[in-house]
Amino acid sequence: MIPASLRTLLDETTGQRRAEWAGREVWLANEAWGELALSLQGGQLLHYLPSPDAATAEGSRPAGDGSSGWLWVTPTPQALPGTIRGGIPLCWPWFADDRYADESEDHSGPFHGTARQAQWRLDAVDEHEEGVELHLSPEQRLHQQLAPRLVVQANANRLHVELITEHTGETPVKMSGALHTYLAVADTFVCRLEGLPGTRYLDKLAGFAEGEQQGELGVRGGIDRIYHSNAELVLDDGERRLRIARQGSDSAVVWHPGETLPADTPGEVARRFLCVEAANTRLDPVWLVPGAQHLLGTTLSRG
Ligand SMILES: O=P(O)(O)OC[C@H]1O[C@H](O)[C@H](O)[C@@H](O)[C@@H]1O
Repeated sequence: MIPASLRTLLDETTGQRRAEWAGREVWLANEAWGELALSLQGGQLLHYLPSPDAATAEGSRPAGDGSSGWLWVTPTPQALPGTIRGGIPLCWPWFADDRYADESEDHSGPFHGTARQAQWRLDAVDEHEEGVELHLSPEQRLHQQLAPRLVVQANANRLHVELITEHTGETPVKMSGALHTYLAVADTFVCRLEGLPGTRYLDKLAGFAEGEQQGELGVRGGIDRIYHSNAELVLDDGERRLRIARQGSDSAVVWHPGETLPADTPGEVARRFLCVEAANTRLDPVWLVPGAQHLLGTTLSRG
């Protein structure tokens, strides 16, 4: 589910182009295989709609409705230099307030790291008949020793995102991070996330108390948990099943704010997303040594 203004920009796009949305430069594609939108602030994917899904939605939805896309974006994003809630924000080089890789003297860096506020540049667009592959990197150096880059592959069947971190310095660095995916759903509180029975988790809403998942997870209210798992998950919202695979991630974060909404999230659209994040958290931080690299990835496909 994407804002009407972004939907209009995509409808006006044939092939690929750059445009401005919500004060940010965005890269748009409207191709035979489907649609993609990405904000250069944060290197943040905003939209993915594979063409078979668009065809299925035709007739059953009002023209121009972007609700069959797989990602959700708020219609009221913060003004710059604030960040956009929705799509796939990059949390890097730390997740939440686990500021291991924060180089500032007082470890006061922003929640979820510096990457999502930074300006990214599109280094390459590799286009072929079946889909597209994008390569991005930050315009400025974000860390003295760590250098991230992003690879996005999209086609009619799947969306694949890789955040690759290279250690270019001299001393080992501990880091965390997340691909903070906002998945579009019909109604958050009827969602079922399959693949977690028996998995241990930390519950942030209960002071990081440990728990064990009994049966499949049904989301019925606010949730903020880190599941210690690398398993493939399937999100079923009653209308669509999405398969969520992760690479280089032993933490699956499941988040929705429930009734206490962030200022940039209007009530009317708040029950249209669930975050299922490919993450490295306090449960599986990454120690990178000089010369090494880490790949954090996620692949979304039909369940
Ligand atoms: O509002 P944000 O800074 O984007 O963070 C949104 C959420 O991200 C993660 O899922 C955390 O586990 C949550 O505790 C946090 O509230």
